[in-house]
Amino acid sequence: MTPKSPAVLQVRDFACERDGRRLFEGLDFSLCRGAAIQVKGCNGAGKTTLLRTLIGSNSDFSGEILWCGNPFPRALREMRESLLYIGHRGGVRAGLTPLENLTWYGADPESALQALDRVELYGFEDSLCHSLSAGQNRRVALARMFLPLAPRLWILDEPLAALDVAGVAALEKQMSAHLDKGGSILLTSHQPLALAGLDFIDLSDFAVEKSFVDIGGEHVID
Ligand SMILES: Nc1ncnc2c1ncn2[C@@H]1O[C@H](COP(=O)(O)OP(=O)(O)OP(=O)(O)O)[C@@H](O)[C@H]1O
Repeated sequence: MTPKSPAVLQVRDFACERDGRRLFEGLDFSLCRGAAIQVKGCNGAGKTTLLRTLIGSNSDFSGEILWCGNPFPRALREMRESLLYIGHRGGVRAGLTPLENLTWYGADPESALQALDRVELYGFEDSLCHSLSAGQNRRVALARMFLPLAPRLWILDEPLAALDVAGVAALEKQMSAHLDKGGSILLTSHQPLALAGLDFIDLSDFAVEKSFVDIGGEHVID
């Protein structure tokens, strides 16, 4: 697969707000087939907000989002059919077992067991998730990346959080395989990721400028 083939997701002149506060503006990028982008930025820069906006869970934005050349909101439904989103919390239901969590997402039991095996949760498939460790719960969430016929666009918020070294390596390998098959990945991470051809967006570069005005010895943020 040649990287930088057609763009699946495009963002143009993009700005996001939370509670009336503008987080970043002037963001433009394209995510192509076979390509991965890591969104970087300090705590509170707006990384999660950006991802949640792109999946249609935050409407406080301006600018344009296109899926395969078609603009949102019309194309949102089509995009979601091709989307695997794993958020901060991972979408793991604590009162269910790992196996039940994966079948809840539509996996057949045999594929679910194989995926759980790939994330080293063999033997824990019938334990309740609230009895698992943070890293094991993260693995339950990430097991969705190991199911057959995984969607082609992966949007992952801090997928490496709580994973041990072996878990990170397994995830990097799976991401690489996904890219080789023409899939696309947009992710956030505070940790470095070993992924060939990974591009970066630093939201700090798009932060809204704050001007400091000195009034009577006090600094006021305008
Ligand atoms: N549920 C919420 N309600 C209101 N404002 C929020 C909410 N979540 C986040 N924010 C605001 O949006 C800003 C951006 O938050 P966001 O979670 O997108 O940042 P982030 O870059 O992902 O941070 P981190 O690296 O800490 O995960 C925060 O500083 C906060 O002020």
